[in-house]
Amino acid sequence: MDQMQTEKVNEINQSFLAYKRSKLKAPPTGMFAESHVMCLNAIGMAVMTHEGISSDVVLIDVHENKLKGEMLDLQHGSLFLRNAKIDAGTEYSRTVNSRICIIAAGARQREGESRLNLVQRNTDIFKSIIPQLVKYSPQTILIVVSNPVDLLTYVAWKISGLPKNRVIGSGTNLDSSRFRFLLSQKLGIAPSSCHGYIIGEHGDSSVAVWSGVNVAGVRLRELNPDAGTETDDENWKEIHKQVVDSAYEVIKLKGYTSWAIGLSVGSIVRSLLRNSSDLHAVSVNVKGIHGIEEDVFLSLPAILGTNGLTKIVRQKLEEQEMEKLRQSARVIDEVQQGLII
Ligand SMILES: NC(=O)c1ccc[n+]([C@@H]2O[C@H](COP(=O)([O-])OP(=O)(O)OC[C@H]3O[C@@H](n4cnc5c(N)ncnc54)[C@H](O)[C@@H]3O)[C@@H](O)[C@H]2O)c1
Ligand SMILES: C[C@H](O)C(=O)O
Repeated sequence: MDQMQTEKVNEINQSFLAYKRSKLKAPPTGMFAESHVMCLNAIGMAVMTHEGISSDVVLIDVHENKLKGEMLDLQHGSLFLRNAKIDAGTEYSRTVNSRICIIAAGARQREGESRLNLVQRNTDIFKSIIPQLVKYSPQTILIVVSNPVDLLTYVAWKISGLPKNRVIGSGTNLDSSRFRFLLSQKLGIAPSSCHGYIIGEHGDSSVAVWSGVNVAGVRLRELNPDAGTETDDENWKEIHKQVVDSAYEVIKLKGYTSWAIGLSVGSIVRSLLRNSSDLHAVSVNVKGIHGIEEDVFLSLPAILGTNGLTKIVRQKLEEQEMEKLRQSARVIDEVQQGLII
């Protein structure tokens, strides 16, 4: 590698965006200094659309001009972000004492490419990023967004040495939102009133928990016992297929996804900072749950608060839902075993 290439790699490895010293209505923690971190990109900008999500933000990336442009663009809107303080730079030292580090750095899928294809490339990027983040913010909570998110959450956990409750993947919080939107379209009821979860892998082997889909406690399966199955003449299972295909479709149309994931991560950050005990389907260590034997991260409904993951909710799953989950765990574990961390 020549000098220029080495400089470029070093430059890229500095690519981060940090939310710093958040003074959002979070309860005093005593443990955390108040800040967040994330990579600068479309996802980061979408997270910032949550009004008032943080009052003190630092953006870090390798591309100084782009970084400055994004910083100015955000600063010009700070009036609408409850006067958030927005800073930007290329050095990790700016992320010092971050309460939350959101990592969305790395390669993204090209059209038709699976998330799993990105794994070693993004693992290598994580090797340079995670130690820096933990060095400056040993008490931080890491939120992993980069894909494949379940595998990279495991990688972040391994590299960081942080406890399991402080390493969370954005997981199927997004898939569940897509699911509820699509249910709402079919039922003519607002997404917030259509309840249902996508669990497991954020990606091709995700599991739709049809047994739990309900509106106001009325389960879809009470109305249609076949809902979500192969024999269902109302074809509800098509909705799960659309969830799985969502990212491929958006990437084909606009090249990447950003708004829904940004909003989804924003909702996770808000729950952590507000210590709200809200439930999110996020990627957590699932060894020992639902008969999963592998040391892998997959999404299950989890309660989030100031210290990160508080509790995983064990849903009453049907045997075939659990089997699909265990199959996901095996697929993830197989790829994980081949990783050079
Ligand atoms: N989990 C999800 O639901 C979800 C949704 C959308 C995107 N993603 C993933 O997020 C990641 C980013 O996607 P994007 O569309 O925002 O991409 P992007 O290209 O817009 O942003 C990636 C950023 O990573 C930075 N980067 C690249 N190499 C780096 C390195 N070696 N060190 C530090 N930073 C580096 C770049 O400077 C860039 O700012 C991808 O892996 C993508 O698949 C995940
Ligand atoms: C690509 C990304 O994982 C998404 O589902 O939007």
